[in-house]
Amino acid sequence: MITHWCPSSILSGDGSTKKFCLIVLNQPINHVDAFNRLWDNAFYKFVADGGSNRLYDAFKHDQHKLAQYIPDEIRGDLDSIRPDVRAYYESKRVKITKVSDQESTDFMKCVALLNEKEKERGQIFDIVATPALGGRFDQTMSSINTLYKFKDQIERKFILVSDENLTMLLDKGTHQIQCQLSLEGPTCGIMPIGSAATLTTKGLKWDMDNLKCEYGGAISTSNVVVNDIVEIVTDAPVIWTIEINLLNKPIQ
Ligand SMILES: Nc1ncnc2c1ncn2[C@@H]1O[C@H](COP(=O)(O)OP(=O)(O)OP(=O)(O)O)[C@@H](O)[C@H]1O
Ligand SMILES: Cc1ncc(C[n+]2csc(CCO)c2C)c(N)n1
Repeated sequence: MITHWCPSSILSGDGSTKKFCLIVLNQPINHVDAFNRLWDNAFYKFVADGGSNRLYDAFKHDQHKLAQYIPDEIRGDLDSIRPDVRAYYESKRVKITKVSDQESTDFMKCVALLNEKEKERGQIFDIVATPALGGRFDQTMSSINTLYKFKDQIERKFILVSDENLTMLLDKGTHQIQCQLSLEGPTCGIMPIGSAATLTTKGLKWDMDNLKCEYGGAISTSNVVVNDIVEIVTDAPVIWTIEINLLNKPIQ
């Protein structure tokens, strides 16, 4: 079985884009163009606790714009949302729900919220979380761990979007990644986080042929996509990351 990917479709929003759930995390929203594309292409928009401050701060200079970015729900332990931000979204009738357990991150609490919605609708959604990675290293590794937690749910794709990258987990098996080089690349990496992986690839400048990759040994960073389709065969889960290439690209 081949798993097909087109991660940048979450940015292009072309006809093939399956609607996904966008989860806004608590990191600065620096690339408003990319954020705007994700927002427009999302079906559900959930905000993890202090992510609401970031959403508010990104658009507060323009009340009209601010009012265009109204999420479906804000969820978390609510120790980070500011009172002024809470008052604003309450005035917009956004549901704000507190879940206090100290075992899961506010990111995971939003994933649990999606699971509730999915049960109601009888439908599974892909998940896109942003701004993910960067900031605190424990949170960054926790976000990568979230990808690992969902690796067996093959019916959904899970993509982390940071200022510079689209990042996802490729489970063991064969993957075909369609790259839209106008939106992403060419720089990419394949990281065997969690365990060693033996990799065979096609479509990269530095292709691998049954190369054992592991931390402490070889890993593939600063690699380059040279073909629209990249094929990766791996015997263990690996993290794929590709740079976002949206500079000076007008919104379609
Ligand atoms: N400094 C950070 N660096 C990277 N990611 C972060 C950081 N802070 C928060 N996040 C992400 O945003 C989500 C929402 O953050 P929140 O506002 O609740 O901060 P927090 O209380 O420190 O996070 P948590 O309660 O989940 O540990 C977190 O679950 C995490 O995924
Ligand atoms: C082994 C272990 N390590 C750390 C935490 C702490 N923790 C993990 S997620 C979370 C929620 C943050 O809002 C907190 C406090 C734990 N529970 N178990």
